[in-house]
Amino acid sequence: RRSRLPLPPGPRPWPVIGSVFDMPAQNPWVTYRQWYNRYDSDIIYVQLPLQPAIILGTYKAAIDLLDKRSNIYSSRMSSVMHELTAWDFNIGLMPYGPRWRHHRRMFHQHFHQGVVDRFRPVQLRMTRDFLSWALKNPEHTRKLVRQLFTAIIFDVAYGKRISGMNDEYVVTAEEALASLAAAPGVYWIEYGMPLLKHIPSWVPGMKSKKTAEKVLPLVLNMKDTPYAEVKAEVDKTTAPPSLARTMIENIRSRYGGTPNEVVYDEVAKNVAGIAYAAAAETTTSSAQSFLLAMAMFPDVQKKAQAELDKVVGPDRLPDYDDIEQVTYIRALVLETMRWLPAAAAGVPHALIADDEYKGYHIPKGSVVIPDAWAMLHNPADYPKPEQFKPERYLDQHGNIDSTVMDPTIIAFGFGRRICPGRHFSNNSLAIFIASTLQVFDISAGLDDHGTPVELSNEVIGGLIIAPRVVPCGLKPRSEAAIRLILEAQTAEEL
Ligand code: HEM
Repeated sequence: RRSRLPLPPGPRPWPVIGSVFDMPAQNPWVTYRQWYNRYDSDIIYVQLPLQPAIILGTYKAAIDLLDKRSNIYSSRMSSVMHELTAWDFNIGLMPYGPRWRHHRRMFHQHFHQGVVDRFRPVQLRMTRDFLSWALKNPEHTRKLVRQLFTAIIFDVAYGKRISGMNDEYVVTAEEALASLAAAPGVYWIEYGMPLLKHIPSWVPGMKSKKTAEKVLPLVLNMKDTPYAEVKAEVDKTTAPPSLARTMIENIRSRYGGTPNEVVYDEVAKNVAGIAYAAAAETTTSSAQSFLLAMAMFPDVQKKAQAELDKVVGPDRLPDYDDIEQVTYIRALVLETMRWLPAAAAGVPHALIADDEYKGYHIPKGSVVIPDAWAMLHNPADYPKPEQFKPERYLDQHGNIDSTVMDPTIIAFGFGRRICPGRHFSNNSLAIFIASTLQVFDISAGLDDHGTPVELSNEVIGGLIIAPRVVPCGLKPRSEAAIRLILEAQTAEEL
């Protein structure tokens, strides 16, 4: 049944292919902004080959639809590529329904606000190890940040210490992840190819299918191998504490010997696997953006260090008890999440029933994209949005100002699909930022040819972005800082 209401405005589609070539593959928020202006609308309609895309340019539109009508806006587009590569084990890609709900519930059980602090000792220990790695090899800062958040999540998920970025697990997982990290433009084409599954890979033009055949064993290996190892260790009672161990023990005690044991075991395996896939790249991106902001806005850096000097003092490293007391640093964490948001292009939801909004018809099956960049750079909420200014979140007494929009309510997505790892991520980022600022002065640093690194807020990536340039000028603030770093180190550099 066709609606009598008009569709939202948007670029005029071509026959058959629609506007697929108008959908930007890189920095899509730049094109989206032109569309909001051209069509004078914060909701845009783009016709793609098999389904329309709806772009939401304001927080209000995102909340009105993705949150208040979350009963119909909480699905995901199914992609044949996800099925062919086994990536459909990923909660973040599952369509709305009982399978997603089971996974989401188990994930939530282990990462909700009330329990997530039990991961803090690992987060603190590893962050302190990072300080010693960066002290020795600041020129590798970009890689070391990635290594830190990879090591944290591997330890949390499987109780395993990785031996560096060349670790066998990490290499497999990174390769598997790389296959997911396609720019959004690639998705638009693949979503329109449900027949892909039935076409043999030797047919010319079946590049995606060939890729899928290469990726499949990597994805299976990534999620099956470490989980199977933890299971074997649980059998021998040698498993160190981890998310996987806790889930395996819970399932055995509740469902052992029943048919449910197999079902929940699969869910647990997927939950542990997805913790890695969802956590490493996102938090790394934000931590790298923080380093960039510090090098580009040295006055902010000095103010944050002055606060740490006052609250923590020179004789120790910050710990989690300090975070409540360092309000400027907490504002700085918020600004990091806003200034270069890791999921800048917005994670698309899918609509499962026809809807109406602002007098427009929103067709069932639409993919609905919250334009996080536009919302987090809206000058009405964040004046001079390109500036990195933690002060914008503080009132005249230096407390967090509750009238300023908290950027994390946008950066972590919306409604029933909101990021369930956000509390864990906030903990990781806060202690990383406080610890790094306590002991290092951060500046651009020198490149391989000895010339100063040129800083810019350009980004790379697709669904998850990261700064193109990560500064590497991490210089210890004092002899005392060096001593603190070396005393706190628990492991040699990976
Ligand atoms: C800077 C850090 C992070 C950012 C910016 C971020 C952002 C997001 C966003 C935007 C979504 C999609 C929400 C939506 O559909 O509206 C999401 C989903 C998800 N995130 Fe995060 N995330 C971060 C860190 C993490 C971490 C550390 C974990 C795990 C420990 C995690 C686990 C997940 C999972 C499992 C989903 C899928 C949820 C679902 O579809 O039901 N994320 N995240």
